Amino acid sequence: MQIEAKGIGFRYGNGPMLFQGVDLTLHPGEIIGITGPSGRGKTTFCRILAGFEQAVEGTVLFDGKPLKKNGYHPVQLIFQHPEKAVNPRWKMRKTLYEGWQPDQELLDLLGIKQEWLGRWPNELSGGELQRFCVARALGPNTRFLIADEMTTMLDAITQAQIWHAVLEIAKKRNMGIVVVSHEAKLIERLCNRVIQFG
Ligand SMILES: Nc1ncnc2c1ncn2[C@@H]1O[C@H](COP(=O)(O)OP(=O)(O)OP(=O)(O)O)[C@@H](O)[C@H]1O
Repeated sequence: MQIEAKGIGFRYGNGPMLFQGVDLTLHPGEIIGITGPSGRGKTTFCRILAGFEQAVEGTVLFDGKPLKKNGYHPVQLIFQHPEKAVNPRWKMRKTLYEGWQPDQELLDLLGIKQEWLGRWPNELSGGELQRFCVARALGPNTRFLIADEMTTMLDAITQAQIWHAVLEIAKKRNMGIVVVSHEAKLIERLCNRVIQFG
């Protein structure tokens, strides 16, 4: 099982090509970094990998086949801004249980407190909200995780807690991870390989 992106190119509408010829193969248990200056298309590329956006050129294959359009998506994307990734009209319990029901062990590992489940998204801090987005993405059918600046907005302690939890679960389940970050140290510490954008 692997994700294989070959010769990926993309443009928004009739604009110029944002990037072309991007190749990435991610195997279970592997961690690949993506880095590069702002605006070169890293987030866009992640959205293509996760099936939110269609490449203009090239193919993305999951386990040798095109990604399915419906059902639980085996490639889960975690965004930089958790407040944009949750429904403001849903309490956290509903958001958390959208895809699956995480057990207490996972909630504890991510430091999610029971009392937060009854709150609205705007009653949580960014770090608390991001823990929910991470838990939601870690369903049993998730094979690959794309962490697009997942902890950029958070303080060092929260960053470390969230990464510790994600790496522990990824290891246990032999998940592959794509890490998008401007932080060279984080990329260097976590990744087996790095792709430079731009
Ligand atoms: N929906 C859209 N329509 C048109 N242009 C877009 C759209 N989304 C993003 N862009 C543009 O595409 C370019 C790439 O954006 P993207 O977010 O993929 O870059 P990035 O490398 O992830 O940047 P950063 O490091 O700042 O997060 C930017 O110039 C952005 O303005």
